[in-house]
Amino acid sequence: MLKAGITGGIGSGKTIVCQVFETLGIPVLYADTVARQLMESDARIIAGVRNLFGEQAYTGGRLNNKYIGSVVFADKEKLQQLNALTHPIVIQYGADWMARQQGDYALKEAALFFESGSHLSMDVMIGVAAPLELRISRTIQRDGLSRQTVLDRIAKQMDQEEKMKRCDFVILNDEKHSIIDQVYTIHKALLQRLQQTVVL
Ligand SMILES: CC(C)(COP(=O)(O)OP(=O)(O)OC[C@H]1O[C@@H](n2cnc3c(N)ncnc32)[C@H](O)[C@@H]1O)[C@@H](O)C(=O)NCCC(=O)NCCS
Ligand SMILES: Nc1ncnc2c1ncn2[C@@H]1O[C@H](COP(=O)(O)OP(=O)(O)OP(=O)(O)O)[C@@H](O)[C@H]1O
Repeated sequence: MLKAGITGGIGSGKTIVCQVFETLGIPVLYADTVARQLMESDARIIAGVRNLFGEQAYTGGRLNNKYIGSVVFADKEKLQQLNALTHPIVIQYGADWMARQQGDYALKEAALFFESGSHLSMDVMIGVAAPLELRISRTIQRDGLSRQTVLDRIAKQMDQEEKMKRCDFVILNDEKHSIIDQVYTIHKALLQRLQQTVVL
């Protein structure tokens, strides 16, 4: 089975692209969702988050993501500390999940693949790109954030162009090119790659 990573900056459309892969029967792990679940259930992470952000970090056992987001995206050091606490555990969870999957290939979706080095354990990387203004307007609309807040988050991620250069395949989600066609082309290429690997 091939392990495929799918990445792109905030608002690029990774999730919507992954939903198309899911319609083809491909299992997808969403790193944001895993991170959130572990931050509310893993005792080591909960203790670390409380230590970093104080009692305000949780409200009634639920992660106070608005508060933590407002701190880390304005404070590089705090973001690095949060990443150091969460990323190894999220990456381990992803590796265990991948090992349990069956079929031709499985996908792990994450904004921060190259930033965390976790691309090294993937066989193939897929990038999702979109024009900057579209990414900003989508994120403002989806999360109700201000333009400046979205720009602060973008500034904490690797540049889109750099990210896409490192990917084996790139999907352009500019609302002009068909996502379905692009996903299907990659799907067929991955199945072909798998067949070649089996023959070799
Ligand atoms: C900072 C937090 C609380 C903000 O929560 P919020 O609900 O507002 O955002 P959400 O989790 O849905 O993330 C939305 C997007 O923000 C960007 N983002 C999230 N975490 C990070 C990060 N550490 N660095 C850069 N960008 C990030 C990604 O593009 C992500 O898809 C949350 O993102 C978090 O706990 N992040 C740390 C864990 C992490 O790095 N997750 C990313 C995948 S491993
Ligand atoms: N082609 C599209 N047409 C219309 N809306 C879109 C399109 N692509 C994405 N969107 C919308 O833009 C928003 C951001 O997309 P999505 O959540 O898939 O991005 P993401 O890359 O997963 O972002 P994040 O890193 O923040 O998790 C969503 O509300 C989504 O529905």
